[in-house]
Amino acid sequence: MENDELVCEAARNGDVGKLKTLIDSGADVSCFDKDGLSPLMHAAKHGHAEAVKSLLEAGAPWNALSPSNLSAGDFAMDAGHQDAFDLLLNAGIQSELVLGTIARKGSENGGSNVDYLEDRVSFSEDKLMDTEDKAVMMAWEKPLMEAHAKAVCSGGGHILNIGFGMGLVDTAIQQYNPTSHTIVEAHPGVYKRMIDSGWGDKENVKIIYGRWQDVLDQLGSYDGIFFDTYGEYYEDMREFHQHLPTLLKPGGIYSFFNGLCGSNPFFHVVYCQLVSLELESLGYSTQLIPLPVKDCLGEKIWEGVKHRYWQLDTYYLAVCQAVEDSE
Ligand SMILES: C[S@@+](CC[C@H](N)C(=O)[O-])C[C@H]1O[C@@H](n2cnc3c(N)ncnc32)[C@H](O)[C@@H]1O
Repeated sequence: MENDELVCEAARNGDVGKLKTLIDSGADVSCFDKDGLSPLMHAAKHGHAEAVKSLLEAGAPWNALSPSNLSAGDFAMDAGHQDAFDLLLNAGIQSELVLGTIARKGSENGGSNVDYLEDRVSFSEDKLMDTEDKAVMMAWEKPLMEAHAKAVCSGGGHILNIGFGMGLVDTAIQQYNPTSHTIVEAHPGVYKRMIDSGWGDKENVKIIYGRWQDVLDQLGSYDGIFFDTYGEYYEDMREFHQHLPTLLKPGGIYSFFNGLCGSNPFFHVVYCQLVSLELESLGYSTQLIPLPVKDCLGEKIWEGVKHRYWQLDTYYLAVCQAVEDSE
């Protein structure tokens, strides 16, 4: 039997002794068997937590994907193997925290979505698309946007929204009649549409045209903040979070579009935990409220859309507030 098959077999059987011998003799823990499964996936699928631990320690990648796009964590989660799941979750969080540190050091260039901001966008009734047929925003998210608006407007006062898109969250925010409603939008085509449709004439609305990164000095402090941009990375949102202590008033509520890794259930769990931990380090507690979205998402919705950015049945609405306010 090939060495790769032997490692997979030992992992499948939870034979930690054999696994260690193979690892010590130089076996490749990042291999895949003929079905495209890694040793870590085999160990996770069968709930062999000790084997999962040994493989992770030997450098097996926690985020490798099977041909059906499942990771070891997905296998553990689906089979209800809590110990293996916890080990993989911890490995995912630790590794993303480290990668984040590296990305932070290297992110001094022009901006993540310069190309998107320079290209045309097209509007239809049910979506806003970029030139690559990727959806910037889709109407199926309307109930989610309404829930976000309800959360960030719960204390009334001054509200900030970053990213207008189809104006769904802003329309919902207007229903709460906030004292002031500031909208930051960076795309010229989206901005033009906002102006053409009268958003600039609303009494309590202030539109700031530009990337949030470039207009921070025009912002004040707010009772509710929602963040939902497009074409940016997790790292950009992390950078936005660094400004929360100045932007969010004491007692205020912050929320963001939680589409983090929305096409893989386990990666989504990793990122929900990661963002909660990072917000906690800034002094904010995060509540993740489950909202079922399966019924909003028929096959037809994605016709003509290149990337299905959301494939999960439950959306976790993040509601964040300063730790002292939540106690
Ligand atoms: C997903 S859409 C927002 C959808 C919106 N929440 C709604 O309810 O319709 C993202 C929007 O953010 C804008 N955007 C992207 N990057 C931005 C940035 N750095 N600063 C401000 N707006 C940005 C995009 O042009 C787009 O209009």
